[in-house]
Amino acid sequence: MEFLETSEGQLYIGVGVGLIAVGVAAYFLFSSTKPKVCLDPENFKDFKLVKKTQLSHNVAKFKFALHTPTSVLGLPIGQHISCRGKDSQGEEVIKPYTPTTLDSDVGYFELVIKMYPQGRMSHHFREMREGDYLDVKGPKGRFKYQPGQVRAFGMLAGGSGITPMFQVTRAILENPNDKTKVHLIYANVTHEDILLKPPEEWSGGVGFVSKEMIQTHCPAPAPDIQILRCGPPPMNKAMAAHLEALGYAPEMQFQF
Ligand SMILES: Cc1cc2nc3c(=O)[nH]c(=O)nc-3n(C[C@H](O)[C@H](O)[C@H](O)COP(=O)(O)OP(=O)(O)OC[C@H]3O[C@@H](n4cnc5c(N)ncnc54)[C@H](O)[C@@H]3O)c2cc1C
Repeated sequence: MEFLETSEGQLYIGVGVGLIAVGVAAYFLFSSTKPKVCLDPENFKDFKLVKKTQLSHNVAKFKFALHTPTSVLGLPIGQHISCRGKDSQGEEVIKPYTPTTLDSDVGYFELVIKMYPQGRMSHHFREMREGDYLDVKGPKGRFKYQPGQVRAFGMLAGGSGITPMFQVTRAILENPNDKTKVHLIYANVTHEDILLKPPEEWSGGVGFVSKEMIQTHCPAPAPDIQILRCGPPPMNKAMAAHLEALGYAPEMQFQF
């Protein structure tokens, strides 16, 4: 008590109260400017479908609103989410999907989904209407990305396997300090199957992705490159065999 009554003691208290006030103000300022992350790795969260755009007979873009207009999804680059729905028999189904948006897209995220006639989760997406909610959990995945971690990426994508490549490429191109080179080989059954394609005529190659195509279009084996692959299982298997035969060490490869 004696301490409080001295002028020195009052000064200390004044400084202490001032520091607490600055701390509280900084906390509120920081917490109000830091975007709220929506994903939870342990629990499914539901997100409202605000727009469904049909891109072709079996592909649609789904735009989901985040919990507030200033929230971000909170998905590291190249990782994916688990989506939960019901198949045509009413059974629960959970499948992985990679948003084509990044955390620089505030307030929403988008999925580009190819819907297969007999696909279980495809059924759920086909039936979804604007205003419906989708259960989502994440982030999931082993891929880690830091700008400049490699000199160049070679990307081997098939069908809907383009979505993680699209996300990584977008992150690189939108960062002016990121000089990573990207080489993409994207395989589809028909021209109509190409997801996220620019609206122009096809002038690319035809046939299965061969060793020669990889040699021509991808960076040669080196410790500072990485070849990413994502496609249907038979394509992934064929690409793994090609890469091994061309001398790409396991640490130069990643499969989403
Ligand atoms: C990391 C990751 C990210 C993914 N991101 C996306 C995405 O952004 N958009 C998207 O549309 N899909 C994506 N997929 C694929 C997705 O998870 C499902 O496999 C796909 O939607 C089919 O699920 P389904 O339950 O409808 O079909 P299923 O009931 O599993 O299968 C139905 C039929 O389709 C065939 N089939 C299943 N998957 C494929 C395929 N990939 N290619 C060719 N044939 C197939 C099966 O052989 C079967 O005949 C991703 C997969 C992974 C592993």
